[in-house]
Amino acid sequence: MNKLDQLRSEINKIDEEMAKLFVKRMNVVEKIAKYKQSTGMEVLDTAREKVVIEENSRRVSDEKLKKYYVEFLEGNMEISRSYQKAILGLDKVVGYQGIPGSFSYLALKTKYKDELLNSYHNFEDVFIALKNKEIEVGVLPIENSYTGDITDNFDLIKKYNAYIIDIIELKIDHNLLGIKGSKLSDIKEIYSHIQGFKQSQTFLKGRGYKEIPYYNTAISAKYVSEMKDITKGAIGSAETARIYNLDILAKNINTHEENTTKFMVIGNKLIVNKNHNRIMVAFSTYNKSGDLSSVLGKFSRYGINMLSIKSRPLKDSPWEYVFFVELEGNYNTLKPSIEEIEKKSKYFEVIGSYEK
Ligand SMILES: O=C(O)C(=O)C[C@]1(C(=O)O)C=C[C@@H](O)C=C1
Repeated sequence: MNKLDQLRSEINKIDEEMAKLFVKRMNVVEKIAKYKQSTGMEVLDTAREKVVIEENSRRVSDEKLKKYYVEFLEGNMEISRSYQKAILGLDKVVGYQGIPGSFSYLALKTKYKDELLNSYHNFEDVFIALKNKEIEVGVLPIENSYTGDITDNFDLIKKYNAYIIDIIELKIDHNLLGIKGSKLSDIKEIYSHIQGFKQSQTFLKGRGYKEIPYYNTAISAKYVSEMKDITKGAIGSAETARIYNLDILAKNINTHEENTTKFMVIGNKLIVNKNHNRIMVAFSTYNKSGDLSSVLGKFSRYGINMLSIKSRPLKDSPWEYVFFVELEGNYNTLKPSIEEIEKKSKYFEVIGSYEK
């Protein structure tokens, strides 16, 4: 046996012991994952990871090895987290449009805390990523209580045969943000999406700020943080301020307290769960007089509460429309009536089931 073979056989023995310890550790990790799930705790616990690193790296007295051991521990815990997420079904990739701090990001974070996130430039890219199985779910805005429907996303649900599997409502809080150390009186120009200005009109009026419309609120906050100029401000949420290390100079500047945006979570198939109490259907009629009212009449005849209706033009048939109707109830209970209504329609599809 040459020297290398000798050393390798030593490594083999060590690896053998480490494999046993690895399995032992992962078995405990599995129990932790289940405990965390039952108590509603998050997988990632940064405070605990800090303790693990501090206590264990003290055991390595050789200073030149210490930093490699810290890397080893970090890698170990990363593997442990991804194993926990796989056990708990949290190893999903979630797609959204925008950048960290955007409203879509803030909305998805209320539901998906540990998942991997993919960000996309525009709404359609999220649908394409879903179709290509690059992501398991996508989070997209559909309606703002102040500005109304985000119609593009309704067209895209149909174009890409996506399904609504959940709805997230996010209360939008606008604040005036500036770089660390700036004061309200320093601000001369403000960057924001045009909606940020519109929705904060009462606060902004008469203060003499130069309003500079920008791509969106998160990009505005990022830009202001990079410019490091005390005269520049942005409009954004408290979480966006935290992400871009900005100070809140004026809190809750939106004119309407109840400014809320509704987001849909989209997936590749319809999932019906017994807790669901809403369905979304899409249909078109034969474009004959009385056809629409006959379909709508059926909903009331079967005692189905219609919560909202939106219409969008059918792009390939001028002057024909597809209607999106949100209904109250569980799909399994409503199914027989829905099937009757389907017979009256030219096109009919259940495109969402979720819980309100
Ligand atoms: O102790 C926990 O809370 C764990 O989930 C285990 C563990 C680890 O592998 O040591 C993994 C993830 C946490 O971020 C912290 C530590």
